[in-house]
Amino acid sequence: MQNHVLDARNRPLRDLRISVTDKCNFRCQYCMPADIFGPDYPFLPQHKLLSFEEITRLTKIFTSLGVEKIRITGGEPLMRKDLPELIAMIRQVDGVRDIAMTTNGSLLAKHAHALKAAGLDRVTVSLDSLDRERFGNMNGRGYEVETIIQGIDAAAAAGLSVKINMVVQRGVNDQDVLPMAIFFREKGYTLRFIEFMDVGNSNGWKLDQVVPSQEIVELIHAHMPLEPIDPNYFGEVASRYRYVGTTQEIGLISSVTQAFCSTCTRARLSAEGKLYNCLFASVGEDLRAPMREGKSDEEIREQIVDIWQKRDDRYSEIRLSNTPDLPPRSKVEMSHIGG
Ligand SMILES: Nc1nc2c(ncn2[C@@H]2O[C@H](COP(=O)(O)OP(=O)(O)OP(=O)(O)O)[C@@H](O)[C@H]2O)c(=O)[nH]1
Ligand SMILES: C[S@@+](CC[C@H](N)C(=O)[O-])C[C@H]1O[C@@H](n2cnc3c(N)ncnc32)[C@H](O)[C@@H]1O
Ligand code: SF4
Ligand code: SF4
Repeated sequence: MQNHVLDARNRPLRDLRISVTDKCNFRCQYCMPADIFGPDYPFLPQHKLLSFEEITRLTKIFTSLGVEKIRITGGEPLMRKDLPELIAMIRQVDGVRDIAMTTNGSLLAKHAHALKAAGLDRVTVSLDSLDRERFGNMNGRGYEVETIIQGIDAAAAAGLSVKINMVVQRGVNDQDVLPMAIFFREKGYTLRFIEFMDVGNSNGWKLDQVVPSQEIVELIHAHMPLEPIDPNYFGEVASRYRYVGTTQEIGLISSVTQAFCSTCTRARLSAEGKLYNCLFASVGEDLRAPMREGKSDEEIREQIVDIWQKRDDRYSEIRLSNTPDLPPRSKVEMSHIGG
């Protein structure tokens, strides 16, 4: 039964972003700062994580409401054991048109082939610098750039479609914008620049650390001329530009300076089964307990419809109009719901 559902701002439910673990082998300062996510941090125990069967069951319910696109995320999704098994189970669900995964790339070389064989369509690999020292500092664990590039190349060789995400922070890695653009243009992968966001409660965000997308476009355009191109689909997060005279493109994710809440079709499921209506939500609604208490698919479906129909979130738009005087509020951590 296919029944499209609209939220309180008339936005359809199209994408489901599923976090499969809250753990990560990196400690990116903007996401999981090491001083907060230390050895004693209370990560979720295994029994609190949704099982693959529970995730697949929810995916079926979500597709019956119009979801077509699934993104697997984390924490670091490749830290979840046997992930290809989950991909294969989701691939079997009617209505799933696209399965993508966002990863830091460190374990990708090892798993790329199995992920593709299981039915994964695409990966987005996060990489913030090509400079060995800066990247090692940014990931907080000294991981090497070369390891990530090997992961990216292994994914492409396995037949996965590949994009690269770079979070740009003024005074941290803004000097890497142009080298990254040149490198990935030559390699033939789409690179997307993400404005540093005030996600979670612990990343010390300040507006003056955000490099506006417009500045990035102007910088790259001065060296390699760019022209804007149309979105691929309704509600695409990235604005696209093409290098003039080529088919090679970049994307700009301007979540701070040009909020895109009005077309936000994304629901987010945390690793322990809470449904969040927004990346910046304070609370999520538990779907794990109803499943474990024996509620039927129809009852859970009704619960999801009710949550989505009441959805009025548009945090980035509100931030845009109020910054820097936003009242403090508690937000879910990015590593919990996966970006
Ligand atoms: N504020 C905000 N940021 C988002 C949202 N969705 C994605 N982002 C940011 O954009 C980054 C890139 O998101 P991806 O998951 O790679 O983008 P996507 O739109 O799923 O990518 P494609 O399917 O390839 O178009 C995320 O890591 C977030 O930082 C959103 O709904 N709100
Ligand atoms: C939370 S991570 C989860 C998946 C995986 N561990 C990875 O890094 O790709 C998803 C994405 O969120 C981005 N991200 C994390 N914190 C962010 C922030 N404060 N502002 C903007 N993007 C952020 C990361 O760069 C990454 O591309
Ligand atoms: S951005 Fe991804 S890789 Fe970095 S700490 Fe967060 S979850 Fe880990
Ligand atoms: S801030 Fe919230 S509502 Fe706005 S685009 Fe991001 S997730 Fe969607």
